[in-house]
Amino acid sequence: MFNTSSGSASSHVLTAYGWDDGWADTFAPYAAQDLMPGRVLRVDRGLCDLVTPLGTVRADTELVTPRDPMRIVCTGDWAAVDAEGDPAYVRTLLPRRTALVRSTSSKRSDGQVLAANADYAVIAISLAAELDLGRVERFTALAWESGAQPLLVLTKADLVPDPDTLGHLVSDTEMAAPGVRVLPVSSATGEGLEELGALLAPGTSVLLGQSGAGKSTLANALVGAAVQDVRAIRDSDGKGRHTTTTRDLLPLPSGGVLIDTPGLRGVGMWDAEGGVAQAFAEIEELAARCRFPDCAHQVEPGCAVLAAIDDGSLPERRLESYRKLLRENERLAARTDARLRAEMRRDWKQRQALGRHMMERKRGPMRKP
Ligand SMILES: Nc1nc2c(ncn2[C@@H]2O[C@H](COP(=O)(O)OP(=O)(O)OP(=O)(O)O)[C@@H](O)[C@H]2O)c(=O)[nH]1
Ligand SMILES: [Zn+2]
Repeated sequence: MFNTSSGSASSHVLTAYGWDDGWADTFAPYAAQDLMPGRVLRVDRGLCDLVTPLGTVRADTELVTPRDPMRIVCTGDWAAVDAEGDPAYVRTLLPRRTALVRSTSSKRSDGQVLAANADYAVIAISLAAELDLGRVERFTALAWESGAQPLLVLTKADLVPDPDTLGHLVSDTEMAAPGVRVLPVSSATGEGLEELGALLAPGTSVLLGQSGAGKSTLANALVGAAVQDVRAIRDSDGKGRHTTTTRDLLPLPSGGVLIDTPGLRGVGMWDAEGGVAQAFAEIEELAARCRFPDCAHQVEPGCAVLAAIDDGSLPERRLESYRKLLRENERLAARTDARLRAEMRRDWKQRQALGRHMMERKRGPMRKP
């Protein structure tokens, strides 16, 4: 039996993979059933690899395969594993603290979970091209929606050698993402990497951003030699040759783990109303002070949003961007089954509450000013 309740989580071999007292508590009933805790490293058709106290275990996911795509096993999930049999079986998934979801491109408006239980959503925005604040906002909304704390990294900072220019790019990005830390980094020169590593320890981070933003290069730089090792092992046992897209979960040398997702080309919103509200927190705060509760911030007298635009404290671009993302979200929501949406909203609220609780237990620098 796997005695996870004796001793603190810090002595547990899964600690390097994000195991903590909270997971130990949630897992306790399963430990009593002789099941083993494990974290999903990657998912294959009907199978997944999990890291467990016995090392990496390949397990069948048949027993936990639901009809709802939102509940399919994904990288970062914590599970109770029955490792006695051959094959091993995933018996239960522990409730997710956070879930990064995107809409699939299929006509049926299904969500797809890209990563579970990330504490930080690291958004890579490349400085190689002109800064696209709309993209910053879209990714930030998606990140907030997941329940994870967003963190914006401006990649390829070596391409902007002038400190003043870089400073302006950072402050423009900060304006587009209130409450989010913005950090310029360069995988080429190593700038910002140590600071980023320190910010991400000891939690779980998921890396997202446009194709070509420099995510893989950044992941390699953060993980260092460890990534090469993992890849080499997978190739030698033949497991590296999956044709399906899988996400990897890798421990960072500075502490914490990193989930690397494949490029998110044209990120679709997925019922991200809450995320949009958080991404535009200053507009929501202003709107609460409009004279009319149903103010559309168009022509209404006593509109605090329009007043802020007039006095220059709110860029008009922000309001347009906010409206655009809300409209997009509404269109998507209209295509989505009402029952599923209600369920997701409930899940989301629970995750938000949990996420807040987790963040409060963390140290200062990631907090909102
Ligand atoms: N100058 C410079 N180029 C970089 C840096 N990081 C990455 N690049 C280059 O940017 C290109 C894209 O980098 P990737 O790491 O493959 O980007 P990605 O986000 O993983 O792309 P996808 O895998 O398509 O999602 C490559 O040609 C890299 O060499 C950097 O810090 N500085
Ligand atoms: Zn108004």
